[in-house]
Amino acid sequence: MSLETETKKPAVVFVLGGPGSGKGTQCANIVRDFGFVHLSAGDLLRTEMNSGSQNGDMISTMIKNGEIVPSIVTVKLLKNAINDHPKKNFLVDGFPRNEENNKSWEDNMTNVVDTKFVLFFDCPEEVMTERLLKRGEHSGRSDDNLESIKKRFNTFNIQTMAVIEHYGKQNKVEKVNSNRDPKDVYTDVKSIFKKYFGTY
Ligand SMILES: Nc1ncnc2c1ncn2[C@@H]1O[C@H](COP(=O)(O)OP(=O)(O)OP(=O)(O)O)[C@@H](O)[C@H]1O
Ligand SMILES: O=c1ccn([C@@H]2O[C@H](COP(=O)(O)O)[C@@H](O)[C@H]2O)c(=O)[nH]1
Ligand SMILES: [Mg+2]
Repeated sequence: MSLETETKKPAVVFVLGGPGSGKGTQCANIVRDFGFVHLSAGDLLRTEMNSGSQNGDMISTMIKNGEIVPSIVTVKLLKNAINDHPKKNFLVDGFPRNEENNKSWEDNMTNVVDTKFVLFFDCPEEVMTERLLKRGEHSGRSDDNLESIKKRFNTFNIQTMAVIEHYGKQNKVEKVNSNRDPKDVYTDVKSIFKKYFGTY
């Protein structure tokens, strides 16, 4: 038997939910208590967009229209970010957004990380709309306006829900009602993370 120690792959939890469902808010709590690294695919794309990259104009237009950026861009950004943090576990927030994203993740990342489950924040559209319009008063985001918000909901309902259903069929979705006080949402999230990853 080899004396070499087997290297454990980093764990990944996908964090999905409609626009404004509270993904980023809850990820901050998980980072604090469970030591995960938070990778928001949207934040990575916005940083890439502002970096002078040749994809900047495409990303900017797609974000404003609530469209999904091709995985060749997003998976590369996620993979680089993961490689920057050896031996850490990751919250991949807002990805995979569609089946093309998910296929690319499986093709490129299965040997690199252990994708555990999808944390799915469920919230009514009226509530998410109100939150996003309020956030839009100070966020500076080009997509926190009613026209973009409607497009983002449409993309979420048609493309992203299909990914959540795909993982649901494998019993890999943990659904949390996020139409509550953030503290109450986190009580449920915390018990899910304790179940999978132990105490902190
Ligand atoms: N449970 C909650 N109750 C009320 N407001 C909330 C709750 N969770 C988050 N918010 C607020 O709603 C807005 C959207 O939250 P957040 O940015 O966490 O959502 P998100 O799912 O990451 O959104 P996006 O999909 O646009 O990235 C923020 O202004 C946040 O402070
Ligand atoms: O994997 C992804 C993630 C995001 N996008 C684009 O960015 C915006 C904003 O994403 P947030 O998660 O709300 O920050 C999203 O509407 C998409 O246009 C993407 O293409 N792929
Ligand atoms: Mg977010």
